[in-house]
Amino acid sequence: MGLPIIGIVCCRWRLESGHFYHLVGEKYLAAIAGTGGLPLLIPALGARDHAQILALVDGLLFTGSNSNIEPEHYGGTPLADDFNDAARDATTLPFIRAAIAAHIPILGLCRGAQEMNVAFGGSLHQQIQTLDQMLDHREPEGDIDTMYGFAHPIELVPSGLLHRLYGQQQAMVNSLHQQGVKQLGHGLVAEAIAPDGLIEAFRLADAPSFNLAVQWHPEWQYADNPLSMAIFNAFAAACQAHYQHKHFA
Ligand SMILES: N[C@@H](CCC(=O)NCCCC(=O)O)C(=O)O
Repeated sequence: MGLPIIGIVCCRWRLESGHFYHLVGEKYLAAIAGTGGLPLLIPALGARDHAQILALVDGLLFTGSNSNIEPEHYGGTPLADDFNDAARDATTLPFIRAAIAAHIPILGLCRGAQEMNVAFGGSLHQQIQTLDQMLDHREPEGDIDTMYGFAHPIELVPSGLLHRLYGQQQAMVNSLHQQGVKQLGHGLVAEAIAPDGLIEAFRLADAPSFNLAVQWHPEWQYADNPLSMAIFNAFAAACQAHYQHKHFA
């Protein structure tokens, strides 16, 4: 039997050579391949081929990225020297809405979670660390193991999807972001909350297919983390079910 195909939209970055590349971090590919999916990289070429791509895939993963969503998409303030990726925004934001409409399972991680919020009309805090009473959610200084190590606890919303998948009320997560949910988009419900009240996970409650957005990075050393495995196994099961229905129903 074949594997469910999981589309992953690339970032479009200009590298030192001056050329632009479309790229995805390997840890995302490892988490998808390691939990039964077949990763398919999707270039950030905008929304023109979405229908054809949606016919090919059994799920979509929206990854993290050091770039920020352009604030024009959610009524934010343009920041001097902001690191944006307009090509990725133009690809992911309509893609998220189209995937939900097509009953394709989706999982959004960090920037990908922010994209899911913005795609449904939500807004973002742009520099959380500048806000009173809020934690600094940026990654700590240090080596990569330090950067992606546990940073703060989250409370899982009782009887929410994450709580049902994980079975516990609290978890520790890593934190590598300066932006985050300000206002949840239409139909989105919180799934996990940080100690400062920041919404750290959410989903589209009435969607017919699996969808989940998490602000942290479960793909990092996913196999060693029970919450990460619960997330990726649930996503994989939903994508597998989509694959079975498409090919054998
Ligand atoms: N730029 C946004 C989102 C942060 C994010 O996705 N970080 C990922 C770091 C690289 C990786 O692990 O893929 C923000 O700052 O909020």
